[in-house]
Amino acid sequence: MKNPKVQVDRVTKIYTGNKKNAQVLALDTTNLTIMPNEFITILGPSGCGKSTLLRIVGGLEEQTTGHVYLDGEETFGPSSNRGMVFQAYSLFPWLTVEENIEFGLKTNEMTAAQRKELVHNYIDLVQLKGFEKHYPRQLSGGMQQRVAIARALANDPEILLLDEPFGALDNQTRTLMQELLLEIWEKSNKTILFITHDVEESIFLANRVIVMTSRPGRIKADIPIDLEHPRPYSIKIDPRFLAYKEQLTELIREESLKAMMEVK
Ligand SMILES: Nc1ncnc2c1ncn2[C@@H]1O[C@H](COP(=O)(O)OP(=O)(O)OP(=O)(O)O)[C@@H](O)[C@H]1O
Repeated sequence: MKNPKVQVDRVTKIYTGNKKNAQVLALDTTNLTIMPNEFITILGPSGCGKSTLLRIVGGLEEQTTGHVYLDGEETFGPSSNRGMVFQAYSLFPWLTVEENIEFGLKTNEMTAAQRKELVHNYIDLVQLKGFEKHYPRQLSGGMQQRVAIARALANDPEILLLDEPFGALDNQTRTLMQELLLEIWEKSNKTILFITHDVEESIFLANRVIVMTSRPGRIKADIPIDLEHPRPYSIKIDPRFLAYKEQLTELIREESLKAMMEVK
């Protein structure tokens, strides 16, 4: 039996607002165990605390109570063993594609030649050969996110944390990016935690979909996705895929309705 890669243990988060005594319970008691090489997607309505949970696992946000363990060790703050990719393109605009990917490697004990080889392997992996010397402004949104994924992977993190990384892309590009990420995961066997509010995306990518309740976020359902790999895009019309879609759409609809009633 393998040991968990990540354990989220009774984590809660309360934000303190600007107004005196204003507090927001963003995340209610949450437990989550992620095994090595899992691809987990977190699905939930807007504002349910998905990003909060991911940022706590990434060490960018401090939980109010509870603990996060990586390979059995409690984590405090960010570190290169957790790679992150966000929805907003977060590349350094003054660096080229290869410089962006190389950036985090500078402190590693590697020769310049080893760094160059590594960077070029990741450029190949995300299919950006020929764009090494381009600056972010010369790239489409999808290409920029591929650089961000390569940059996160180049540090060889223990877990890759992605916060709606394809949310700003058009549908066609988004579909292609999903296929590319799945292909990378199938090859690299990384552990991935991926946030989305798109039901189809959550099923296509995951081996487990975690559904969150509307605020305060809690885990409402944990659904294993029993679909084979390699997983072709045509699986999206497979009856088994459609059955998952129906089940998850229903679960998420209940939560979105609750969230809407609360806003009224
Ligand atoms: N820094 C903060 N200060 C105060 N409240 C916050 C802060 N960050 C988030 N919140 C609140 O906590 C709740 C959860 O936010 P979070 O961004 O985690 O949700 P989400 O599920 O990722 O939403 P979305 O899908 O819209 O990005 C929201 O009500 C949000 O307004």
